[in-house]
Amino acid sequence: KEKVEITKEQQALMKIITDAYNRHQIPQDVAKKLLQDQYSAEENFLLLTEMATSQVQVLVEFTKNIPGFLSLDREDQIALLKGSAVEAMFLRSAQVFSRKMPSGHTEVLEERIRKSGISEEFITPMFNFYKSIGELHMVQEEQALLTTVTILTPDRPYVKDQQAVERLQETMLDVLRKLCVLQHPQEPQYFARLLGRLTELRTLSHYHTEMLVSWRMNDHKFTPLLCEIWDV
Ligand SMILES: O=C(Nc1ccccc1F)[C@H](C1CCCCC1)n1c(-c2ccc(Cl)cc2)nc2cc(F)c(F)cc21
Repeated sequence: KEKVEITKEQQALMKIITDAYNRHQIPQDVAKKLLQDQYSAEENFLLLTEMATSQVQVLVEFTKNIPGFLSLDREDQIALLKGSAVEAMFLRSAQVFSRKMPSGHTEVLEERIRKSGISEEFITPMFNFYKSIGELHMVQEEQALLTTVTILTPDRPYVKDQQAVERLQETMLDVLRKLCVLQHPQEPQYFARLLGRLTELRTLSHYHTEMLVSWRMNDHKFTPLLCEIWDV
């Protein structure tokens, strides 16, 4: 049985990324807002565009803390941000949904989101993903590293130097793999399950444009930043 050990450098890398991930939390807690009041489809859509816009800004700040990211070609940095923003937003939403809450709160939150204005057809795949993330009971280091691995996906559109991105992603995957073995010793397949969620995440993210334009209301307005990042 090989002894899995996280090196000093990997420990330092994990700390930088986890601290940055926690620092760049979403300004106001959207779950709290949704639990406080019931909003109309229009108000929910506005809340979503505000949250998604601030999430992109938070993502840009977060990536500045990924060792090596700023050394990548500038246009590749943009391509990685543009290519991962939607997935990072759904991953963050899943982590918000999976947070431990007082009993009954998750059910209320789910109900509010079901009734928020999202078209019926997207609700099941979205909550299936949220619940599959919840079942993993990720520690915050795993959440931070999983988001980092998602950002450092080499085959995003328009990435020129894929090898450079691949090298960075492999560095993060190695730390994440060791962390999974150490955190979930009873589940040798845990790391594989975790990466499997990224496939589910990519599939869900394919629907994001449809989910937005089919929001049950007329005249969907988007911020300029969202027009850039979300294909709307
Ligand atoms: O704000 C949101 N997500 C979000 C964005 C950036 C950072 C953090 C976030 F949680 C929206 C709200 C917006 C207001 C109406 C209800 C859904 N949201 C989604 C979501 C995201 C995108 C589409 Cl197309 C459909 C639903 N899934 C959620 C699960 C939750 F547990 C949660 F608390 C909020 C969630």
